[in-house]
Amino acid sequence: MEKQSRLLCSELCVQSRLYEVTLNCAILAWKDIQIAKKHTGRAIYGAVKAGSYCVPVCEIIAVQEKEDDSPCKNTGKWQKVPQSPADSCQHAFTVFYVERTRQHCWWCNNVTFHCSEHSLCLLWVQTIREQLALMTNRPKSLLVYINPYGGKQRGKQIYDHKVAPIFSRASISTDVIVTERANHARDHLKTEADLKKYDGVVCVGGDGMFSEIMHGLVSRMQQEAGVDENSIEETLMPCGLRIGIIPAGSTDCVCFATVGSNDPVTSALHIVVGDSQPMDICSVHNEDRFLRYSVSLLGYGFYGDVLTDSERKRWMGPARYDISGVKTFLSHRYYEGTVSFLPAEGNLGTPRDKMQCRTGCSVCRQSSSDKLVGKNEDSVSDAECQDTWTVIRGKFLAINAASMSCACPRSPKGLSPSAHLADGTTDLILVRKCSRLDFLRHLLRHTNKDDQFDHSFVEVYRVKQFRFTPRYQECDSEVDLRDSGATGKRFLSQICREHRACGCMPSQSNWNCDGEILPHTAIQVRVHCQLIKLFARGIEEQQVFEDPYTHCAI
Ligand SMILES: Nc1ncnc2c1ncn2[C@@H]1O[C@H](COP(=O)(O)OP(=O)(O)OP(=O)(O)O)[C@@H](O)[C@H]1O
Ligand SMILES: CCCCCCCCCCCCC/C=C/[C@@H](O)[C@H](CO)NC(C)=O
Ligand SMILES: [Ca+2]
Repeated sequence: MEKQSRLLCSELCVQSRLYEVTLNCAILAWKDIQIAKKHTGRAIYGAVKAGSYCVPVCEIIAVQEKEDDSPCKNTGKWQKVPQSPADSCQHAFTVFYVERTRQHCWWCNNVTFHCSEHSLCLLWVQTIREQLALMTNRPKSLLVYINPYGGKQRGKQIYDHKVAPIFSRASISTDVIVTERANHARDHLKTEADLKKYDGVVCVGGDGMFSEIMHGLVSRMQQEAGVDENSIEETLMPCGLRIGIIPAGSTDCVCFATVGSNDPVTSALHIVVGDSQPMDICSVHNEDRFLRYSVSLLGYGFYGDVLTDSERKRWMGPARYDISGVKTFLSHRYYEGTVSFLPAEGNLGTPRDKMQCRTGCSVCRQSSSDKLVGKNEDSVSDAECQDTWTVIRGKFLAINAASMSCACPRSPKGLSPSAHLADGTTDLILVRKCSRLDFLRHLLRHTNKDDQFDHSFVEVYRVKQFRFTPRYQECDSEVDLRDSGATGKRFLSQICREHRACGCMPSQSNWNCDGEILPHTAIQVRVHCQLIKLFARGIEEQQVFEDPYTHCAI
């Protein structure tokens, strides 16, 4: 790495020890002068060499001059005779910075540097502030929506106690709206909010609340650009404003899969440092009608039934999903229909490779460059060429489309561990009718490290578009029940006879669309590559890079 030129270098005190403190435009580093003279020491966490510490400037949250609390200042009564350099350091400033703890969690640590001269103290504060001001990706003004009823109903408390102090420390101004009803945030964003005032929108809640914010912003963008959302053929307009998610819901899968943890402080810090993670969005249509957008899971059969049942148990909080999960598993219902899809082409990998989407993912980067040259926007008319579509008919326990891994605390690797956040595809997982025991084996693999696709009754495809038609709708199109009178009745009684014979209940499931129930079962889905951006950076790998100058992990 190129050596950066120093902006400042001074001898300052930290906790009564003298350090050589240096600042360049990338790194703030401080080295214990006595230890450095004595030995090199072995590397320990947080200190790259014993007594040497550093922080990338892009991870500094704020710097503040500290009120001097030493007894000798301004009293004029007694003066301690300086015995060590630290004793004469009466002026101080504190640097607040990001520190990584366990499991992708961040927290805000701080270090206070003491100097002998007030002017030196001011110079440090001013120079660090100047460097922070150069980071134009950082938000200055945010619009915050809090769902007070999501998850364990702690959204307001989480925001007030854990997030607001961090925003305030980072001098971010906020307008906060506590929602008063479902869809309050969506409607406000869609029609009223003065979005020019803000650098981003923050959602405090779960996946359902995030979905509201995303719908409000995406629909607002399309309205302003004159794009008809009802047409599946339209190329949608990407959103400029980034969305931050402070997890306060029941599953919080969008947050977990884009940050790596469901920790409100971590999310707040990703917002403060101005991270940006592009993300795909699926549009879901029924005929020529737009239904919804989805970013995480579109699930028919098992996950549709779990959601339908769990909505009646909202009062239970997050536990409702476990109760409904067991109940749905025991009911062991399967559904018939036809799935057709347009497979993804090119270097987009497969759902069974081990190329997990991580910070700076090369697959997503490639999709971003392809998007810029208009390469990955397959026009719907190309896609209409039926030869390229794969058609599968069958009886399914579950049909899941995972546009991201869908990792969450219940399923740490997610429903599709190798799905990408921003590659313009979704992983279509078909679980065919099988025994209860086999289905249980498959479900349990969502919670452990084994390959959940390694079963004869599971197929998985990486796709750009797909459609689903439930069996009865297929029959409807063969025999129009509305105007065929006696023929229609004959057809219905035939279905009933068939199902009496096999003993199963002919039925349809619902689609679970990011935790919301869709009103239609026949749907057409198209992935729109990188339509929105989050204040996130994807899941970080363990840090492996080291700055050869400071030996600082960067
Ligand atoms: N003030 C409100 N009163 C009632 N419902 C609300 C309010 N604000 C938002 N909602 C709705 O509450 C629903 C659930 O919220 P949220 O997603 O925050 O929590 P959750 O469902 O417990 O978590 P998850 O979606 O992660 O499983 C959302 O669909 C949202 O539209
Ligand atoms: C009988 C054993 C059942 C074990 C099932 C474990 C699998 C849990 C996987 C959780 C699904 C994560 C997908 C996320 C979906 C969200 O969009 C949605 C809204 O928050 N959550 C749910 C549960 O539908
Ligand atoms: Ca994707």
